Amino acid sequence: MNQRYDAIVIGTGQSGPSLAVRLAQAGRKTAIIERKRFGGTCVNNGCIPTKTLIASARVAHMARRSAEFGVLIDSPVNVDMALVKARKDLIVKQSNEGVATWLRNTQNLTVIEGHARFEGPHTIRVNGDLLEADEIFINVGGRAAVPDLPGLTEIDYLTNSGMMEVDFLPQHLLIVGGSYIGLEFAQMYRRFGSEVTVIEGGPRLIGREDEQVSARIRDILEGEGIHIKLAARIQRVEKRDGALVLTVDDNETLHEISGSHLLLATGRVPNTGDLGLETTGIQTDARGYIVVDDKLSTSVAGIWAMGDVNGRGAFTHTSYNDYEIVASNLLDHASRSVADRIPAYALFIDPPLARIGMTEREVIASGRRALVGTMQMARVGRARERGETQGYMSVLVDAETRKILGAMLLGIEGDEVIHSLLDIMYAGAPYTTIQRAMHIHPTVSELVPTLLGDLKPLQA
Ligand SMILES: Cc1cc2nc3c(=O)[nH]c(=O)nc-3n(C[C@H](O)[C@H](O)[C@H](O)COP(=O)(O)OP(=O)(O)OC[C@H]3O[C@@H](n4cnc5c(N)ncnc54)[C@H](O)[C@@H]3O)c2cc1C
Ligand SMILES: NC(=O)c1ccc[n+]([C@@H]2O[C@H](COP(=O)([O-])OP(=O)(O)OC[C@H]3O[C@@H](n4cnc5c(N)ncnc54)[C@H](O)[C@@H]3O)[C@@H](O)[C@H]2O)c1
Repeated sequence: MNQRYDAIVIGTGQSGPSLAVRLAQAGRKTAIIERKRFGGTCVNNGCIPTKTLIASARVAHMARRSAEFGVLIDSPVNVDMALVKARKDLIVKQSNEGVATWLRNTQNLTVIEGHARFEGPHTIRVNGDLLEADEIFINVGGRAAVPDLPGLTEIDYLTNSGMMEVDFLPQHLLIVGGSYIGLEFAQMYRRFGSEVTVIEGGPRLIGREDEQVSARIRDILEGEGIHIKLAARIQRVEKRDGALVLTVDDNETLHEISGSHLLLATGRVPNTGDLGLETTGIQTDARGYIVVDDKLSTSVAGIWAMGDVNGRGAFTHTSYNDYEIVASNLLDHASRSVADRIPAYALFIDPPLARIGMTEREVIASGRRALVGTMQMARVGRARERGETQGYMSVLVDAETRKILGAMLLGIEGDEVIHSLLDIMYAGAPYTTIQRAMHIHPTVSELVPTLLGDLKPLQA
């Protein structure tokens, strides 16, 4: 059956549902198509479940540290993984059902469950029906990349999706990839009680960050008993006597690392291979991401791509911001651009790493004259009172314009505190605005003006 709509949204990730609802409310006859689970990655096997599991892991960690605070727990701390998973499943279910109910209760919006595939630039086939619209919005996200490792097809392995079904404690979790996904799971499972080994191919953890940040994070994780192998090239994966054995070449020496379970955390690939893009003229890059301009339009008029699939961001907040940009431009006659966005993200290990703007390495490479302020978290009263003094804060300022170029907060509550610096950047105000502000005692934020009061030239 042929169906005609004003607008079609493919995928219910972090931008599609909000956009579909706004378009429908604006009077456009709209359809939204989802092939799997409403809410996509963040809701079902990304941010929400991992941060819920991290919360359980933190409770276990703090319970083990309780005597340091004068609180005595008389029996050993045990983690019941079935209960941990049940708590996670409940929180995911609420979000997943919340998205589905919201969409189904929106007037003028048709919700279709099935796989969408283009059959032409403005024609989509789903469940045997042909849908047509002048405006199409792609929000199909991505999935875990699986590296081509010899022996991998012969064994069972986990990705972030498979991890969602784990309701037992792996005896020894081997994690390939030492970046966002790998490190969040590493600390979480170590705190649940597993032995954990991270095997990273690059010379350091989270290679996008400055070297000192990678080194500090390595210290924090090793301090909790996580084994870390860097510059490791995996030669073979096999199952031997019930154990998983990875043969790893590090600095020309072959080692064997064995464990009970294997998690692959080696990046993401966009869900564009089965979308029929070849029938549309929509351009993709060498890795399959849809090429978009600063307003998120694809190379075909009337088709936009939002979220991870456009390669312009890989976070829930970047996907949601994509929705805001597209909706404002289409419905509010605004002229918003993704180029105005300041990079911002956090790695939710404990303490969290929060990052905005440029890294030190990027500032040095830009050739600007810059100032840097650094403060150890051990100087922060809130951190000492809470017994969580690991990490440090660092802010970069342009020596001429006095504007903040970037900041890195590795420390307790850094993921919240960083927003005061981010908002000053968006306001286009000089760093002195926040340096002269009076902040509340005793918080981490109260030290931000002090941090900005002691800037030194950044050395290349
Ligand atoms: C383990 C993990 C932890 C993460 N933690 C964080 C975090 O803490 N903070 C953060 O900001 N980000 C985090 N992320 C990233 C975040 O989840 C994504 O950036 C975010 O979900 C944005 O996704 P999206 O909107 O591009 O689409 P997605 O959420 O990936 O959704 C795409 C949807 O499209 C559907 N779909 C795909 N193809 C089709 C088709 N042909 N037809 C119909 N439907 C289709 C899919 O089934 C899916 O539901 C994490 C990711 C992972 C994997
Ligand atoms: N806190 C957050 O916001 C958060 C949390 C988790 C995930 N995410 C999102 O998910 C995306 C994917 O995260 P990720 O950590 O999987 O990917 P990533 O691309 O950040 O890192 C992949 C890592 O795996 C390593 N690697 C790749 N192949 C390897 C191999 N064969 N052997 C050893 N190491 C190998 C790489 O060197 C790299 O360090 C991120 O870009 C991020 O946007 C965000």
